[in-house]
Amino acid sequence: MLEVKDLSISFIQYQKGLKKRTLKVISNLDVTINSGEILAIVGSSGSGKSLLAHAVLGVLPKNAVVSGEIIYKGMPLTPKLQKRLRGNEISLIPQSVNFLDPLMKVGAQVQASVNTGDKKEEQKSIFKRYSLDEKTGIKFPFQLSGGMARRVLFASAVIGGAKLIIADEPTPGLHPEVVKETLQHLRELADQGCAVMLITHDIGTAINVADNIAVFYSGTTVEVAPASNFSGNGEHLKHPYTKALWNALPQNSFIPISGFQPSYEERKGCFFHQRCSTRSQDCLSKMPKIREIDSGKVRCHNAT
Ligand SMILES: Nc1ncnc2c1ncn2[C@@H]1O[C@H](COP(=O)(O)OP(=O)(O)OP(=O)(O)O)[C@@H](O)[C@H]1O
Ligand code: NI
Repeated sequence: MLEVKDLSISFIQYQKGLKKRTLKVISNLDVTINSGEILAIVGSSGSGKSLLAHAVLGVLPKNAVVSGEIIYKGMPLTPKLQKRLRGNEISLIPQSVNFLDPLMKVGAQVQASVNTGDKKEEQKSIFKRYSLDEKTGIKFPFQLSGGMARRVLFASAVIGGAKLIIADEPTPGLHPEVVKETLQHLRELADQGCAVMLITHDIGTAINVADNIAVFYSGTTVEVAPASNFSGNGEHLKHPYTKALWNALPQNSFIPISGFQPSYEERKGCFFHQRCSTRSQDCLSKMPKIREIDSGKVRCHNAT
């Protein structure tokens, strides 16, 4: 359904005296999502997760320069196609319920996303699917509980016939019950044939619901692996950063990884080399290519 190949994104910034500088924030990023599949994207703050989502949706700021390929159902996802598909076939489930219009009743908001058929009937049926009773439609967003508001966001995102769903941190600060329900709804959508991109900080969440997990570091993909590889002592994981993330979880060794993601100036060779305990000479100067090993892909010179 979606294939992102060798994606790079830079921002052109103007400094004092008309001097320009180019900041490369995403480098050689690769991800693939099939229909029926949830791909979780995990990585620390600033690793490029949201920018990937914005690139797919076609909502990057004007000063962004993009290279590489984004392919949707075998076709290049051009700005024209993005505009046509955004909000119907390609849909965003936003992080915040602030995306709802505070001054409009939620039933009317959801109806506004209906493309075919009777808007009111379609809205009623989707509300039923998400266990929202009829009276919810005539409420304003501020009158809804957190869980109800999230269900309205789902209803709104899928009512236009979404095939590719991007959920950017859909469970921030939510009650555990609501988190569970939100993830179940994503799973249902995938089981019905959608391709789902789930962006999250929370690797524990990702493992429970996703089929595959892509790990981002400093604007690039370091590993893509089936969720089942995240188990035991992490012996099936290939990249030292992925292993470190796994070991940092409270249920594992709970050992945090020291250091920070490199600044733009420090990014060279393998972007992880500064923090890597298994680095070799190549890692200091050459960015590793992403390679297939066993059931996944890894960007590391020394992974076996
Ligand atoms: N308009 C912009 N101009 C310059 N740099 C930007 C711009 N937008 C994002 N960036 C940079 O790109 C990098 C990736 O940002 P992005 O929002 O994708 O991170 P993220 O992984 O989603 O982080 P978080 O988990 O905090 O949401 C960051 O370093 C950010 O500062
Ligand atoms: Ni983000």
